[in-house]
Amino acid sequence: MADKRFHLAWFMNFTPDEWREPFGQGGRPWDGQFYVEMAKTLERACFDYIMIEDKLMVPQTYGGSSKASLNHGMMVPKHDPAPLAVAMGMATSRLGVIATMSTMAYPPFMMARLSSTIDSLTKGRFGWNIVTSAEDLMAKNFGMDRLPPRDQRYEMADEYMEVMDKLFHSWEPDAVVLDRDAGIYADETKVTPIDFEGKYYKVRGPLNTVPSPQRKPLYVQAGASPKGRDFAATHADSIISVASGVAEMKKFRDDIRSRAAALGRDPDTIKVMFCVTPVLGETDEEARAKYERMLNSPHFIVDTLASLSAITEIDFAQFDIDKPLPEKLVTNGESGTLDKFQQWGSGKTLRELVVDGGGGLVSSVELVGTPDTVAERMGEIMEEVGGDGFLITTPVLRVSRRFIIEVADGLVPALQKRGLTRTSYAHERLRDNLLDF
Ligand SMILES: Cc1cc2nc3c(=O)[nH]c(=O)nc-3n(C[C@H](O)[C@H](O)[C@H](O)COP(=O)(O)O)c2cc1C
Repeated sequence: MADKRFHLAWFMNFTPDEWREPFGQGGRPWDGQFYVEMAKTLERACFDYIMIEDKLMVPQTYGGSSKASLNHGMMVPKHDPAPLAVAMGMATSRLGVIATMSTMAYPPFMMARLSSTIDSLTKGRFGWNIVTSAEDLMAKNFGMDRLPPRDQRYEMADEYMEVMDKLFHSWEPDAVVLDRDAGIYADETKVTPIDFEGKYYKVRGPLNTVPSPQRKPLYVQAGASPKGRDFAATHADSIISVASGVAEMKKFRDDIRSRAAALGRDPDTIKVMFCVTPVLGETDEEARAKYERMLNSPHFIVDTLASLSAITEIDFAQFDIDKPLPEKLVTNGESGTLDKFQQWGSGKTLRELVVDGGGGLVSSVELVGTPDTVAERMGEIMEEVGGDGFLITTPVLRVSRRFIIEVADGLVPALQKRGLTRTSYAHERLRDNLLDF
């Protein structure tokens, strides 16, 4: 029988858990234990990876102040993903852990060293979500007045990746000798400087960490612009995306695969994962009622628009909620999300655009129903798209223990029953599991 399996990942961040709802967790997950428990649950459900989104600023765009973000706990507070990835990785043995880190924030030497260290600590299960940042507010925290334009950020990131690659190979695989009798730890002839001098970076090397189990972390990326897609097709092992419906999902994946093939890469070595925000219930009607309740909650519109304002640096509080947007908006920030949201030409009011998104800014397709209904639909979608998997999340990424359990103990068993997702891990390392099917 043909292998119908696809991959599962989770998209979250180190922000307050779901603190406002009746089944909330309290809103203080800062000792990491709640998220460590989440990682263990996802490993039980055989997820490929958990991905920690990140930003490096306190948003101040919506309404021209940080009020909405801070009052609602929206995009802030946001704690550092790297230590959380370590904590989650060391409490599990198969689940991949991905941290988002910006090429605009870390010097490449630090990124290579940190990634290599975490990959060793997690025995080959670390991944890096490569972002080039999207906000001038972020840039101001790093000695810049504003971010360079997108295309330049990608040009810098391409060079950055070249440095990283050279650093990861600055130790030959057999450089660590560990010969007690001869008193040799590492062979100095197998650890060599890289002497890199490019347009943006100058790094002597070599790296001062031993080669990690995967040698380099799993590369995750979310390029949406043409430059971004080329970057992703060149470097990524896994691409994360939000599309508008099944046809767009297929189009995006086909586009990435043809770009990869044109670059001489085997497209099957890139796993494209689509964000979805399933709403699950005991019956289809109950799930639908839950979904409607969410869409009509007073927080939903503000949370969605405040998030969108943060990542595009366009103040959505300035627009009339019951009128269409006055013009097609552009951003030097997350343009893919903006374009999907604004559905330019549709004539829809801002309120309709928010509700239309259904699952927020991170929903590729509506999934509402019982675990069996949703699992069946996920199978149909993947068949149409051609692969490679889903990235589960919630509209504003906040999670409750209850929702995690609904997925791990309701949806995933329904997927497994249909032969759609794995029931055990075949390998110890993240990249091997991702390439398994
Ligand atoms: C699912 C998903 C997750 C993302 N996570 C982050 C993130 O954690 N931090 C960040 O700065 N940007 C994040 N982005 C933005 C992307 O890195 C990228 O800037 C965006 O998709 C726009 O692509 P473009 O720059 O090629 O236009 C994410 C995008 C998507 C679709």
